[in-house]
Amino acid sequence: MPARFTKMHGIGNDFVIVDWREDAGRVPNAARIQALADRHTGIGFDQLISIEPARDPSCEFYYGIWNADGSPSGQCGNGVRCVAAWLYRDGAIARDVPVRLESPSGPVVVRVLDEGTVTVDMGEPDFTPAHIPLEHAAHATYTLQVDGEDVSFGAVSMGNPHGVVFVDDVADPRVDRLGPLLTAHPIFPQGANIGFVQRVAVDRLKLRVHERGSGWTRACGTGACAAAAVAHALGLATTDVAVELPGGTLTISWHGPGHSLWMTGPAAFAFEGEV
Ligand SMILES: N[C@@H](CCC[C@H](N)C(=O)O)C(=O)O
Repeated sequence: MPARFTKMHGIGNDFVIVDWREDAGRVPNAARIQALADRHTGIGFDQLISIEPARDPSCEFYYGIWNADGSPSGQCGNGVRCVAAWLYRDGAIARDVPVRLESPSGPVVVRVLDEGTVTVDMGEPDFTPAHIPLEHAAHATYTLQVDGEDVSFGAVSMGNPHGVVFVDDVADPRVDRLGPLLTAHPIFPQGANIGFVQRVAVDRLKLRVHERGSGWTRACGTGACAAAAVAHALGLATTDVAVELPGGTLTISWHGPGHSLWMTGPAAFAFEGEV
């Protein structure tokens, strides 16, 4: 049976979006996802995202997230903006109206600002080690021996696990080496998305993210949220921060503990297809 899909991206973090509103609860086969994600012999994407009826009656729709290696995730910041833009184009949601969507890790609230810009209440960053999960007692930062060197990082859950490492230069080859090692480090029992942050100014961060299940991506929305949250918690960033990723810039706003974190950025359509 052919299946229709929409190819979208959020500042270069690319997705295949499938409409399963009539076909909820499907669990896609990991080998099939890997084949479709292949950039030479498949469609090519960082994540597969489904749009389904909400399980939580307080939400309008549910979205499922799978990485290019077929593993599921609890959250996707760039992906949820694309889901909102897709639903808006479909006529299912209106512009400038807050809409609750259900992710695998719980509800978020999206608001379509215009055709290509979406703002999202991503909820409160969660620094509790057991919730990330991270196998360590709670600290502001953690230090690990990785490949013969001490690496310090902050850790937070944005509905998915993140480690955040501050570096002098995101282009340093050390970053390329450490990304995959930290993603798979046993201190993160479910793996983690690892962001490398260069502090350009108190309100501007440069970021590269090695994503769990997808490798280096042009952008990671939850990674930008995690970087801004850790920087803010350590007193290194202001409430409103521009996070520059290889594919573009996201705006993150967080007033600290007890508050939701907001992410604003683009969502773009690439093409429609059928497999
Ligand atoms: N690209 C995403 C994050 C996707 C999921 C992640 N790789 C994980 O396994 O948690 C984003 O924009 O947040």
